[in-house]
Amino acid sequence: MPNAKLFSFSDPSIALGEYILSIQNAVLATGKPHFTVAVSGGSLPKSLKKAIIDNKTIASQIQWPKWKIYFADERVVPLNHEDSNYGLIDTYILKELIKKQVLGPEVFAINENLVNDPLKIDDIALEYESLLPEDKEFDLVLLGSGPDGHTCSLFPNHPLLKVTDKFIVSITDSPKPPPRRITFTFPLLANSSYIAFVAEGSNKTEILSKIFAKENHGLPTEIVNALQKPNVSWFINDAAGNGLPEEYFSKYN
Ligand SMILES: O=C(O)[C@H](O)[C@@H](O)[C@H](O)[C@H](O)COP(=O)(O)O
Repeated sequence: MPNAKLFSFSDPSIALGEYILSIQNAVLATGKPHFTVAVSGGSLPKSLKKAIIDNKTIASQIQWPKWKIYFADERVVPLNHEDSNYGLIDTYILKELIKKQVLGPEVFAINENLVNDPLKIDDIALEYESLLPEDKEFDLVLLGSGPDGHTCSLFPNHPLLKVTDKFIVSITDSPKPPPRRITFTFPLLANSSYIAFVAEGSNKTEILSKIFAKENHGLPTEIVNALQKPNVSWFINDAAGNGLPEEYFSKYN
C-alpha cells in the first residue's frame, strides 16, 4: 500500500486551499524568504485558482510576492500558445492578480527563444534546470494524473522513468500531445517536501482504482506515491472516488 493519502470531497478546492496555505505559512515561519512551488498543466491551474484566488478567506492570506512558481512540466511551445502551461498559469493566476491589483509571484518559464528550434530542446531542459532552487528542493509540488497514470510528463514505461542523474529532462515523444515537452524527473520530485495531486471527475476513477490498489503496476503516479521523503496527498472529488474501496481513503482533518 502506498504511503500517500487519498482524500475525497464534494468540492476539494476548500481543503486544497487550506492545505496550500498551511504549508506556505509553515515554510515562511521557518524564516525562509521564499515559498517554492511547482505546478503542472492540465486542469491543475484552474483548480488552483478556485482554491486560492476565488476563495477570499484563503486569497487574503496568500503571500504571493514570496512565491516562486516553477513548472513541473512544460510543453515546448511559445508562452502565449494555447498548449503552454505557463499560459494557463498566466490566465488563471497572474492575470487574476493583476485584475485585483495584487503583487504577484516570481514565475520561472522556459526560454521562449528556443522553442521553435527542434535541435534546442535539450538546451531548454538544461537551462530550466539551471533556474531551479539551489538546493533542488521544492516546498510543494502540485500535480495531476492522466488516465494512464502519467504525471508531469513522465509516462508509463517510458525510458525517462529511469533517469537518475538529471533533474529536468526533455521528451519528444509524449503520448499526450503536444509531443515536445520538458519535465521534472523522479530525483527532483523525490527531493520535495509536499506533493499534492488533484484529480476530479469520473474519468479518473479507473486509474485511481489501480494507483491505490495493493498490487503495483509501476505507474509514474505509483512511483510518486512511494517516494520516501515527500508527504504525498491526493485531493479528489466524489465523482472521481465514486465506488472505490473505503480502505483507499484517509480521513481529512
Ligand atoms: O499535460 C500536462 O501538461 C500535465 O502536466 C499532465 O501531467 C497533466 O497534469 C495530466 O495529464 C492531468 O491532466 P488533467 O488535470 O487535465 O486531467
